[in-house]
Amino acid sequence: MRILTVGAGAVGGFFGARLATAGQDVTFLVRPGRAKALEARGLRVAGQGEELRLTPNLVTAGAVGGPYDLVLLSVKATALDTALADIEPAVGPDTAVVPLLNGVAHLQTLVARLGAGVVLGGVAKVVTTLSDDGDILRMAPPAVVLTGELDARPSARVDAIRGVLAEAGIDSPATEDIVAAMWHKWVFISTLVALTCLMRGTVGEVNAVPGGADLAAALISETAAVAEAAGHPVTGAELAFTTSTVTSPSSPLTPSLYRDLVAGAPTEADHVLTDLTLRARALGVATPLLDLAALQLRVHEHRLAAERP
Ligand SMILES: NC(=O)C1=CN([C@@H]2O[C@H](COP(=O)(O)OP(=O)(O)OC[C@H]3O[C@@H](n4cnc5c(N)ncnc54)[C@H](OP(=O)(O)O)[C@@H]3O)[C@@H](O)[C@H]2O)C=CC1
Ligand SMILES: CC(C)(CO)C(=O)C(=O)O
Repeated sequence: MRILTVGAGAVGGFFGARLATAGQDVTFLVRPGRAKALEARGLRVAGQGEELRLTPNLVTAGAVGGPYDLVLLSVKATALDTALADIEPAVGPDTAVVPLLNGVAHLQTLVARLGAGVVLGGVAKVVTTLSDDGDILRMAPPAVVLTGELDARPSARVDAIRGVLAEAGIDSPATEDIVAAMWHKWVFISTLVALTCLMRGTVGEVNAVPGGADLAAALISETAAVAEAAGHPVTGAELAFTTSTVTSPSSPLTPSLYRDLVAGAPTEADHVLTDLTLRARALGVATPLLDLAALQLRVHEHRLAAERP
């Protein structure tokens, strides 16, 4: 399978490295700065008992080649528009585009720009970050990609992609309804983002103090209520996982958005939090804590914009 991984950051670099190591024909679309770093050092993945080193096939915008069989879209939401323009030559009628971003708003953007036929749903469950050297550090065990047709129909191309992922050691269980799965991940990530960003600490640091677990529970109530009103209720094992993860008193977990915030970098706040609060309002669901978290991140983004030359 000819695969284009768009972005060789924490997520794209990890999954792309796994697929290339498993023998797939993987090309990474990168920007010039990342290309330079990868040419100098190679693509390296470390953590959880794994160490990968490879010389990646790199292309930059304008020389993307294509069409590809599979495009794994792994840029941040803030970089989506430019990335979509860059990948136009990579996408033909038989290409499948799997987005690995958190949130859901990008689905509409992708369908509008690329056409409904090529866009699948996607969820990445992995905890990775970039080191100062640009290496990919994997900080927790999951290595999961969920994908499926947006209308939930069974599909041979989805089965083929899941097979290729599985050969690379990436869990890709069948998903009955990928859009619901994206909402469920959104409930998880938005709860985690609001909790850690409002309290400026890891999950464990927040839950170690009186009131911390109450805040986590109150946030889950809000995020789950929006998902339910939108027709994607989070129940059973999914809800239990989110609850136990965000109420753990010893977890060092932080989301990538929190790490961007404390690093003084732009964040995906609009895509991950503001979008959820706007949907909540449209659905008549009150989300005062999420509104506060989104407002705090807006102040951060506004400050960054004001400081830009
Ligand atoms: N990190 C994690 O553990 C998880 C993250 N996610 C989600 O996955 C998405 C990606 O996050 P993450 O990998 O952490 O982010 P990173 O910032 O680590 O990686 C994004 C990469 O995209 C690159 N990029 C941006 N625009 C382009 C472009 N036009 N062409 C080529 N490359 C481009 C950036 O390149 P450059 O170096 O040039 O800036 C960067 O290397 C986000 O939506 C995030 O919420 C989901 C699950 C887990
Ligand atoms: C929290 C985590 C790692 C879960 O997959 C995530 O999605 C992120 O950091 O953006």
